[in-house]
Amino acid sequence: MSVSSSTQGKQVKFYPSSSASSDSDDRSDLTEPLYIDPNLYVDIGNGDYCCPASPTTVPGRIVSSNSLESPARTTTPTRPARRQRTTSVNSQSTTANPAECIIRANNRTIYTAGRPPWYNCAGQQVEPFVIGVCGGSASGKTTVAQKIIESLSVPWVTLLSMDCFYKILTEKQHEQALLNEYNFDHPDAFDIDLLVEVLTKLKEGRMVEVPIYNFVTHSRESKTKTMYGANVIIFEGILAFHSTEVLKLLDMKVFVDTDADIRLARRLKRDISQRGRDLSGVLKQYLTMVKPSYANYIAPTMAHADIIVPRGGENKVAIHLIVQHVHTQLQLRGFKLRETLVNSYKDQPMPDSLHLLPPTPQIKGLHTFIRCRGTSRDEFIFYSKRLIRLVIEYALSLFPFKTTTVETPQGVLYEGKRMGSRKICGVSILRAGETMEQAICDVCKDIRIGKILIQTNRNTGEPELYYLRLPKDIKDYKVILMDATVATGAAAMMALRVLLDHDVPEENIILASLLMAEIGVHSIAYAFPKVRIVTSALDPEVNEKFYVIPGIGNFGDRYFGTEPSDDYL
Ligand SMILES: Nc1ncnc2c1ncn2[C@@H]1O[C@H](COP(=O)(O)OP(=O)(O)O)[C@@H](O)[C@H]1O
Ligand SMILES: O=c1ccn([C@@H]2O[C@H](COP(=O)(O)O)[C@@H](O)[C@H]2O)c(=O)[nH]1
Repeated sequence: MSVSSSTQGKQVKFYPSSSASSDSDDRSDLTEPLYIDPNLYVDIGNGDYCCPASPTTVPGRIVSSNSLESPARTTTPTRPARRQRTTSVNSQSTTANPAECIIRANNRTIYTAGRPPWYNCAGQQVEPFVIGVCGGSASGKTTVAQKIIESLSVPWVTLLSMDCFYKILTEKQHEQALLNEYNFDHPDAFDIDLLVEVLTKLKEGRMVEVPIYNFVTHSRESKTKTMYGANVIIFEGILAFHSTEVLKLLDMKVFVDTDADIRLARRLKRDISQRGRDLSGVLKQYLTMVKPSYANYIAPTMAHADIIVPRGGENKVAIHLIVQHVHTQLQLRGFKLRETLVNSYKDQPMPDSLHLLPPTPQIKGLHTFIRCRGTSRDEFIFYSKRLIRLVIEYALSLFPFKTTTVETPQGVLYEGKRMGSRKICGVSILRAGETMEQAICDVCKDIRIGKILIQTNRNTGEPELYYLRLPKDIKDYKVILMDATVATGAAAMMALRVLLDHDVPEENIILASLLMAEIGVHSIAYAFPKVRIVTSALDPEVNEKFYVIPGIGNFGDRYFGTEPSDDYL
């Protein structure tokens, strides 16, 4: 067995990401109020709710919650990235099989795991690691792929099968197929151009529509399946290594080498029980086409393999080696985001993109109210609202204004200013950012509001995207992204990445927050230097429980009157 890495840290071109397209609100009016069943993390389907996932995208872990708690985002430089939240999270967190992560109800699909970061600390999209799994029919390719997924414990893995790319048959070819006389094991049976297109897009983190193949009817279903970029993509198929173009897209090549008699036995069983065939038909196809094609086209491609896995899925040593290698590669690609953010940018000067409200006695006075632990909830809301209003007004003042002249009731001309663009959109990071929506609606007529729900994964410590709803044409808007507090900046970074993935120019975004930790400002400014950051106070630290220090406490709990938990945000 040989292991070699064909992976380098590659920087890819930036495209609208997978997470983007399908989540947009495709109506032209304002986004409607959001109602999420608090027992569910995310609800996808019927065009209303959406999350970057697909039936073949396999979140490795399941985390249950019955709360829409705002994501915990603070962390400390001295503490490892693994974080917990103070929300009413069901403490059960188990490795789930793919099916357990997906609940289907009526025509809705509910995903119980969110999307972890798909970019690095510099905010740049990170290429997924692509594993190609090749081998004869029924050699155990799918089984090996599934074992890799189970052992990887990586939150987001996409499994793509070459079978999806069988060409659409002509009538004549279809008749041949029914007589077991069409050669499905020849390279010409596959639409390689479409395969390359799909795999390339997935590698760029973009959303794709993948054909669904029906082995019983030898045809494509009318529906397609939506797949999204992932941290790891596994591509499996009998001719996975045949095309040089496909080979170039694979970071690791695994060949499953199983005895021909075992393959035939498995194939007989499977094709008769699952693919609507009979014994003589399977044997005829095997002897005339499957077997010769294996010898001519599949076996020779074993030479491309980095790892040859004898016996398939039962070969635990080989699967362990593959998994170890993938983990190393993911670490190199920077998927452990929060961990890195925590230890970056210490003792650096504040960036120019930071716009701190002048610390006037009025601002200090408002902070004194909301920071005081003894402030009652109604007073907390009252003074927070005043402060939010000031922050929002300040943020708006940073957008371009143009000179305009009006006539006063006295008939005298007055030279004033008018905002350069009427296209302004507020996007709140749920839950705490929602408290800022009213202020922006009060001061901006016709404003549109988008929402992004991000929560922290208790196992990985990483933020995960669960829900987003944005105006379809958000790219044409100036956007004020709102969150009440920013600590490490990991959640705000994810929200910013989502906006950029929706083609909103960086310079058109302002991140507005009541309170920010210095470390969060650095993280965001480094990754997105053109995003302007507006806050009414800057605090120097985050403590071991990930609160900003001196801080404000859990803003969401204090504002919404929910019970604070005993430990972390
Ligand atoms: N190690 C194994 N032992 C017994 N049966 C297996 C093993 N690996 C796979 N199979 C069975 O063989 C059939 C083909 O396996 P699969 O992984 O789908 O192969 P492929 O993807 O290469 O066609 C399936 O029915 C599967 O359950
Ligand atoms: O319509 C079809 C399409 C494919 N086949 C056979 O399937 C295998 C590939 O699937 P595996 O899951 O990799 O075994 C290939 O050998 C084709 O012969 C088919 O019979 N009919």
